[in-house]
Amino acid sequence: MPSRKALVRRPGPRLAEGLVTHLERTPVDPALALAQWERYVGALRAHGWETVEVEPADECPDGVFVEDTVVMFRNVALVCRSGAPSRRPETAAVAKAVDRLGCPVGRVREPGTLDGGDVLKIGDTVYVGRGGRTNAEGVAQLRAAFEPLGARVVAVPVSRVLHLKSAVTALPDGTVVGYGPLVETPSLFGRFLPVPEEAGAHVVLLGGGKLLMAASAPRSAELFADLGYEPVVVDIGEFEKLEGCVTCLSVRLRHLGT
Ligand SMILES: NC(=O)NCCC[C@H](N)C(=O)O
Repeated sequence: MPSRKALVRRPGPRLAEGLVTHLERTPVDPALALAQWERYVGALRAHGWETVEVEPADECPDGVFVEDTVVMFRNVALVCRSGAPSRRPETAAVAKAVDRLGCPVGRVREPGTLDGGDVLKIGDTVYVGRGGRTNAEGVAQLRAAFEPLGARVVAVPVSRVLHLKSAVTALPDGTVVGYGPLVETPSLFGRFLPVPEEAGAHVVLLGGGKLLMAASAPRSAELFADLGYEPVVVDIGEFEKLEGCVTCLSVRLRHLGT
């Protein structure tokens, strides 16, 4: 029976100072961000996910984007080393959390850099974005960590967006979804479905055909509903101002105890 736990991390007091790379900075409302985060966590719980809060990293503005700190393959954790130095102190408590959950833990080592947002898993295929946050050495270390476990690692050039998963994610049937103008190499993916909005490229699979999505992508939600899926919509507008999306606010752990 797959486990249904998800790591999350509460937004810290310096959230508004979070990094922005491909967007112009606009002011973030911390109280609204906290309320949005609570509703996001509530949506995970309402759909059967037990959320595990990682200890806060209050000195790190981007700590809430917990997805970037660790990559799971089956029950094995690879703790990341971000291409953004300000994000590196986020990982210590995450490593502790996955260790406490019984996962074998590896680490990306210098000079490698890897952000979890650059890693998209579809079955045993692990796509990894080589871009601003993940370098060639990080890709090589990801291969070394997961290929012996049966992963097929496919590297994807990323330059138009922050992370691979800012451009593409996948539906439960493995179809890759992305906003055309931001996807450099759709031919690398087996099946590619273009969506009408940038945020429509971001889905978190909640199980049973349910897709957690941002409220900023209503036409993509309609498209997915028309394909027989059930969008579960949350407003994450304050996190979108910092280039965050629904995927980056949690790490789902589906293979604990295996
Ligand atoms: N996986 C993600 O989509 N992470 C978003 C990270 C946003 C944060 N402001 C950053 O630039 O690192």
